[in-house]
Amino acid sequence: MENKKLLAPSILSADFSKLGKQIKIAENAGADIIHLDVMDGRYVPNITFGMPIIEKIRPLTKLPFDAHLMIVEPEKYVADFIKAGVDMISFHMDATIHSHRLVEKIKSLGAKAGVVLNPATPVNTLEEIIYYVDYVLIMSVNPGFGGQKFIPQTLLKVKKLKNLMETTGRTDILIEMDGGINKDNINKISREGVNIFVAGSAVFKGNIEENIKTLKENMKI
Ligand SMILES: O=C(CO)[C@@H](O)[C@H](O)COP(=O)(O)O
Repeated sequence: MENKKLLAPSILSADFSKLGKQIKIAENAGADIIHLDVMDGRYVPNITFGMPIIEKIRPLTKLPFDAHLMIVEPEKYVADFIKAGVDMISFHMDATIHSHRLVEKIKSLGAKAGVVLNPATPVNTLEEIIYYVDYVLIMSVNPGFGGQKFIPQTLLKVKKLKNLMETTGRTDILIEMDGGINKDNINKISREGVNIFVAGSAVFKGNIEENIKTLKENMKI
């Protein structure tokens, strides 16, 4: 999966008064996935949006929707998110009691399942769940807010995750990274082996088309 490189703009930094229009611009400019940061004010100290918004934007683009659930008890809501049109769902293992059951539930409902590592969560917490997930999201900032600075130490986890993928025979898993990714650091991150690059501010602040063009050019290795 080393060669798969996908850009996933996070709409957290979009102008919500023009959300549909900005998603369309991102799609036409070459975005590969739309990243949805769902926050509940409990798992993280911020609240964003949920199913009603996702349902409204679903018909506006053909791009896959990737929901990063920063919510407690995600198991209560995954079916509704999938019904709203989400194709990929990631959750934090410390936000639920039965991670394996939840991964299986997401997959049985037809979506891809991912788990998320916060900056302080070690890769070895994935040792058992790795056999079941489709992707792993490595947070390169603490979850909750857009526009934060990339934490360079989080990049060391990519190598550790790749080792774990090798030893468990799960080299098909996609590695996603999220937080503080911009045109200046995306190439370095790409070289480490990241497949999906989430970018909010670096896409939606300024000219969306130009930003996407530059990020996609720079993520090539
Ligand atoms: O999940 C999160 C924040 O919790 C991220 O998706 C950020 O929203 C990415 O934004 P930038 O750091 O790219 O501005």
